[in-house]
Amino acid sequence: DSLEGEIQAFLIDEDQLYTYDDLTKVNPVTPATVLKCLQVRYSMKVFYTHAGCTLVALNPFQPIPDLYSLDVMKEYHYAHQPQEFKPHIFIVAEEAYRNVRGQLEPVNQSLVVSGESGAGKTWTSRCLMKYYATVASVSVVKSQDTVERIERRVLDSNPVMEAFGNACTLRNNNSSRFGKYIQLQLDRCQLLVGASVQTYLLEKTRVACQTANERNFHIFYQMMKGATDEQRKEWKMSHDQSFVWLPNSEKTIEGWCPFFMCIKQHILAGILQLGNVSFSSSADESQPCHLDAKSKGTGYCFRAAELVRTLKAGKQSVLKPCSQAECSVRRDCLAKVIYAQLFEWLVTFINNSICADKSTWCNFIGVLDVYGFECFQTNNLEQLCINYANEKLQQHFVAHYLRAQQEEYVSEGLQWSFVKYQDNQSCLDLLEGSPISVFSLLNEESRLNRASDAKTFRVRLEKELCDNANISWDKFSKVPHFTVAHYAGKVGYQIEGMAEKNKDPVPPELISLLQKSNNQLLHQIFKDNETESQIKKGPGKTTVVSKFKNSLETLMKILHFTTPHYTRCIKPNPECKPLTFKKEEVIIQLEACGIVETIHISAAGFPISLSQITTSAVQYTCSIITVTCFKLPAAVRSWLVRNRVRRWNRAAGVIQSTWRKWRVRLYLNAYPHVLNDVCHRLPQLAIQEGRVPGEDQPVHGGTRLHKGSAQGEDTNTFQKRFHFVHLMVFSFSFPAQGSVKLHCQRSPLLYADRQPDLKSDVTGFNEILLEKTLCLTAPEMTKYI
Ligand SMILES: Nc1ncnc2c1ncn2[C@@H]1O[C@H](COP(=O)(O)OP(=O)(O)OP(=O)(O)O)[C@@H](O)[C@H]1O
Repeated sequence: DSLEGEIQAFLIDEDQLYTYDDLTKVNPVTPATVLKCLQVRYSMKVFYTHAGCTLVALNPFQPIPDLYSLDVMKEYHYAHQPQEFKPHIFIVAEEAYRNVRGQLEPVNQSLVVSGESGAGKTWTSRCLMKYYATVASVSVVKSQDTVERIERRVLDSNPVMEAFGNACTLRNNNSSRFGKYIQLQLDRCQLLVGASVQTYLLEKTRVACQTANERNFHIFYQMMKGATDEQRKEWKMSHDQSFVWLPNSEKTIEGWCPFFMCIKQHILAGILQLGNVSFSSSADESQPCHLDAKSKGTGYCFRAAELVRTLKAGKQSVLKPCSQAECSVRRDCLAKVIYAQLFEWLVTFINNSICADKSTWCNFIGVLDVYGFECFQTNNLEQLCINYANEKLQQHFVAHYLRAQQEEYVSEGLQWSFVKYQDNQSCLDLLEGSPISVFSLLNEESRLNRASDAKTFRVRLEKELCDNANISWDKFSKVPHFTVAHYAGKVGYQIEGMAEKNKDPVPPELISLLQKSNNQLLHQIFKDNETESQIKKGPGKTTVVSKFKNSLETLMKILHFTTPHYTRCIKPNPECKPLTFKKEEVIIQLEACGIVETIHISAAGFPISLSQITTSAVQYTCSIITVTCFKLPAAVRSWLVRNRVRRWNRAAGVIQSTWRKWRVRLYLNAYPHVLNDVCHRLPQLAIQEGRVPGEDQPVHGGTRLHKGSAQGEDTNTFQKRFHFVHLMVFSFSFPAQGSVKLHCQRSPLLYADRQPDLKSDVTGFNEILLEKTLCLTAPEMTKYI
């Protein structure tokens, strides 16, 4: 009841809720309060909000003028303290950039952008890339020529990749059907000198099978839209020919600017033609089925007629006829394998043209844009892989931030009550664990030399995995399935077809057919590749999940050795309507990414790291300040801890006991964002009632100080408006090169309860508790600063 009361009391100030630019200031932190703040901000067209270490980005679904302009970029880039500015994706970008500049270990950075389909991941990644292409531009020092070559190339590779890898789906008109990690390479002066792209799990089934009301990859439409009569003729297409694999071509994709490339469209045209190939069964089963009359003469890059026979198992290469159904499967398989290889070729091509020579770059900032958690009516292997990737990323987030932070507090001997976060290890054990897991069983099933039987496989899964609480079965379901309790929710996976998809079989004779193609590029991409080695190893050896697991492991290693920054994109409504916020949709997403837990931990922990305090602190040594620094060396840190520097830390609970009677005000000079932060936190300190010494009027119980603390308010105004008892001052000065002097002063009023008659005097510190000079080596110094 009391929590409910607190929530209501908080929400009552609706018109103030938009001022919460960091959700850690929300009090109390509950899904309801967090949601309301985001909603109010969204209605005020404020789309970015900090949530402790994470940036929450709400999709406006319409271009917002001047939100990403060059001037705004510059503002954030040249700001002394970008954190003082309104939350923005450029803060994340700049922070990562400054980390590289400061050479703070780990120097390389990863910007992890997550969210569900249509939430704005690709948009955000593009913004980040544009930011670096601008602020880390070589143009200042080198010729215009270089700019064209590097930044432009990196940026221009985006639409090309999107043309091949994105498609219009029910949830997003420009949905990325692959995951990517873009590594932006920086030289010694932190200038962008190159980039490389690693892609993950292209949804190649889309080439040959598009869900109702969805489309194929953009490139096919772009190609046909721009095709001249001559080209059509060359591609053996009649003027009014329609294509089975080109559904919804009349649909215009807003905001998507088609462009036409003279890349090897022959192959793409061939794929479209292949989609129109159909078969009719032969009366005599010993004979191959026929190509339908209208299909003859199509598929000119390879001979469609060869689809109708398959290699007989055994040593002798004898071709045996295929059934009509087999022929269709082989046709689709051919299209998928060609498209997937073509995509890979394209990525390599792009990488070759944008990747800098290893000797020229020394650090990187990586941008990870991966598909969000998926749960459809029917889910199969694709969703299993995608959701597995999300489990891995969530684990990384939990391990890196939530767990690490809590453990650090404990190791420092701080009073700390653990915030319970959802550890998804048991779900990962279920999916990928050893020796028995969903993946191991699925791989076994796929490697069997027979067609998989869904019912038998389901029984096997149940038998082997019944001990894991994350898997369950709906006994009444007619179709064989299993349900996994992911951190983001339960998902039911259909078993039918899963093992076959996992095999991803490519009949060897189809590969040799492609190798014989007279199309140069086809010939080249099938000449010496994985597909060939797969044939040598035999089908089913390299399964989809084992390949995906390997590539994810590599990615996780990269993430592990870089400093991560998280951005959670939120889709405010499923219809992609501009400026429309549907609470039910948003709350599901907030819960799915555990944002409330994140806020809890960030709010209770140290809000400011020393890395945000710069030498400018020296100029303000006479101001009152309570700062928490968690990047200090252990000795200093434990001193700070012993002296209860965290006294305004809600979780440490020190204030409640020592300062219950007093209304306390803490502020950090010169940093309005911190000032605000402190003010916003005050209600959380449970400083309920009290008197300011020398004042007759009692201070209102439970007054919400944050009400009055306008953003950016300067220290003086603030001082005039509030009486306060000040606590401690920490300041740093830099008396000599290579040394930092830490001053810790305590105001008399720190002992106000023992010496109640002391007058409050903001600047008159009478006690210097510590004055310590630390001699530092240059790298240490950089670290501290
Ligand atoms: N900050 C923004 N400002 C304006 N429009 C935006 C913004 N972010 C996203 N959008 C709009 O939302 C659409 C969907 O965003 P985007 O394609 O980035 O989603 P996504 O999360 O990458 O989806 P998917 O996983 O399907 O690829 C964009 O095409 C764009 O129109």
